[in-house]
This record gives sequence, structure tokens and C-alpha cells, in this order.
Amino acid sequence: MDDRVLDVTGLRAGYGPAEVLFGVELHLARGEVAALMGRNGAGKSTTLKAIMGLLTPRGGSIRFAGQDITGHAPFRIARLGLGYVPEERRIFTDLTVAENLEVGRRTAPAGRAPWTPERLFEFFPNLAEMRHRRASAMSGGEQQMLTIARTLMGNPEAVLLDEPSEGLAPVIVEQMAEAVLRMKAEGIAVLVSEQNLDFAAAVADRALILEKGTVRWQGGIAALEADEDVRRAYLTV
Ligand SMILES: Nc1ncnc2c1ncn2[C@@H]1O[C@H](COP(=O)(O)OP(=O)(O)OP(=O)(O)O)[C@@H](O)[C@H]1O
Repeated sequence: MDDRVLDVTGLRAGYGPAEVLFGVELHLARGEVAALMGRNGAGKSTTLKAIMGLLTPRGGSIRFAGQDITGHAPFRIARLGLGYVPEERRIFTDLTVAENLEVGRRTAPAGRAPWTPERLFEFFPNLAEMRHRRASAMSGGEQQMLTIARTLMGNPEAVLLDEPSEGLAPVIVEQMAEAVLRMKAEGIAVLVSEQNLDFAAAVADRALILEKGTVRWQGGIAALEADEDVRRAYLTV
């Protein structure tokens, strides 16, 4: 069986006249966590949006779970088992935590134990405590956690996570890292866009670095931590 859950080749995308991605190549193995790194504007969010179908690819191909999904609508891609957690939290602020989770519920693929609110509350004890609270009364970090929990209710095989640590307090960042590691323990593959090397090192096996819309470097996280030249060239400001 193919060990790749996601295969992106020669991906080009942009906004109007602006070309942003110039042939991105990346793959994600089943159950692995990979960090998509690079400075502001390198094209990380654009890559995730193009994979998810929120932006129509201008070239290249995207395969997910053995199917060509290039140019497919986001809801069809989600239905195949690809979850997406955008930078801006997408929750219903008028609904409670428990109701938000119900909105995300989708049938699990055969052979996989489905996520239920009860299982998720074990996973995210903070959310359990506030299950009847309206999402509007939650902090930004809590809302981010709820977005992840709701994505899991869709029983994804892989999740695209856009800059989960950005703008969050250190204690929430730690919880976020734990959440990613738990997803990995459940066999869910995660492609996480991230600028913070500490966060990437805490969760990922491998890093890919984007610069100006192409992957310039890829390798193990330990290799990246040890390579000051690469970090200086592509990561630090
Ligand atoms: N909606 C948009 N319309 C036009 N240009 C955009 C749009 N969104 C992003 N861009 C441009 O695309 C380029 C890549 O942006 P992208 O958000 O993918 O970068 P990023 O690596 O995710 O960085 P950041 O951390 O700032 O989100 C930038 O030059 C940005 O200005």
C-alpha cells in the first residue's frame, strides 16, 4: 500500500495577477507530522489553501488518499478525509462548545473508531469544563482548540493546520503541541504551517522550508536545529 497520504507536485497558485506558488513539491506519509516553515509571505497559508481547494491551483497536481483532488471543491476534499484548521478560527460564536462539535460530525471511514464529543472531551479536558459555554465567551486559544476538536469530529485521515501557535500564550501553545502529538498518536497525519522552530521541533518529524513559493530545504527537524546557516537563510528575520 502507498504510504503517502498526500502528494503535491509542481503546485502553482496565486491571487489575481500575483503569482505566489511556483511549483511546490511536498508529500506527507500516513500518520506523520511535517512542519511547513518559512518567513511571513513565503506562501505557507497559500499552499494549505490550494491543497484544500480554497484557491484554484494554476498548475501541478494534488493527490490525497490515492485520488486526484486537483481543483476539487473544498467540501468534496473534506469528505475524502482531509481536515483544515485555518489561521482565523472558524467556529460558531452563538453556539456552545458541544453544539460546535456536533456541527463538525461526519461518519468515520470503515474500520476507524469515530470521534465523539465524549472522546474529544477526554482529549481536551479544558473543553470538557466549558462544554455548555457559548464559544463567544472563550479566549482565542480556547477557540483555536475548539476548531481543532471540531475538525476531528469529521474523522479526518489527515489535517492541515495553519500557524496554530501564532499569537497564543505559551501555556496554550503547549496545549496545542500536545493536541498535535495526540492526533499523531491516533494515526492522523498532520501538515502544520509554522514559523516557530520550537513548536515545530516539539511536534514534527520533518520540516519543509518554503521561500518565495518554492520548497528550498527539507529534512529532519534535528538536522534543521543543528544547521544555523539554513535557519539564518530561511527562518530568522
Ligand atoms: N488574499 C490575497 N490576495 C492577494 N495576495 C495575497 C492574499 N493572501 C496572501 N497573499 C500574498 O501571497 C503571499 C504569500 O502569502 P501567505 O499568506 O501564503 O504566506 P505565509 O507564508 O503563510 O505567511 P504568513 O505567515 O504571513 O501567513 C504574500 O505575498 C501575500 O501578500
